[in-house]
Amino acid sequence: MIEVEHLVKKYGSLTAVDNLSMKIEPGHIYGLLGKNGAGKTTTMNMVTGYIGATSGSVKVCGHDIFKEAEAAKKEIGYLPEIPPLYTDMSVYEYLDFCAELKGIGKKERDEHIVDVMEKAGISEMEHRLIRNLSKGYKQRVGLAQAILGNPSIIILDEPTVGLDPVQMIEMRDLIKELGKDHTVILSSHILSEVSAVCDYIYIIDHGKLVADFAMDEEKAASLEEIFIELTGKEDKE
Ligand SMILES: Nc1ncnc2c1ncn2[C@@H]1O[C@H](COP(=O)(O)OP(=O)(O)OP(=O)(O)O)[C@@H](O)[C@H]1O
Repeated sequence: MIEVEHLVKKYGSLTAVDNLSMKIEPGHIYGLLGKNGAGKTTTMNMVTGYIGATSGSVKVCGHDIFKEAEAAKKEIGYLPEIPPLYTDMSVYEYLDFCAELKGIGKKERDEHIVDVMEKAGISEMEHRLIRNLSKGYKQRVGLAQAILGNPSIIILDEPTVGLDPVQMIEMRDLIKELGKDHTVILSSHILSEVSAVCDYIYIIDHGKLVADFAMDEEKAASLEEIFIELTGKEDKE
């Protein structure tokens, strides 16, 4: 579904992503786990075609993200760490605008937006201005935008950052629900989040892949030890 091979991103003398290879198969919720600055956002930005790579390749459903961007991007819904929201629009106006950008025809748009709002749990916020929403609801609007067009893969960068504990649990439940119909990749530096939601883990440190494994009860119970052993103690949360 997604094949990342020998991906490298250099910023001057800093190698933010260092020869990273990953395979994403359909039907799972993947966690990209790493400390702050490990290279998660840079990886996701390359996988979604937001930024170019220094070298290496990303194929999404057989399409090269850099060479066949349009076909590859159709398969992906992306919620960046800071959702690209137009806060002077109402929820509906914003989703209508995004749907148009994604090439969803006028006729089918309304029904699709209603469906997406329901999935994201924001139906009752339809006419509210985005700027007046809580952080948790803003994040849900970002999520709704990501699932417009019904992409097969949903990529979420630190989806619970800045949410309060209740909003965090709601967002996790929402992600689990989405995982039933989509392949999901989420990045996080929060171990409890990853073990609660993900069934496959990639751990990156200093831009390098240091572990990948399927999540089970045993791994969930020892995730903290595994993480510290692989990445060192500082910055752990
Ligand atoms: N545009 C840029 N120019 C220069 N350096 C950058 C740029 N973007 C990221 N970096 C650096 O690349 C490294 C990886 O950053 P990245 O944002 O991918 O990490 P992250 O794992 O997503 O961390 P966080 O959880 O803090 O967002 C960091 O050292 C960061 O400072």
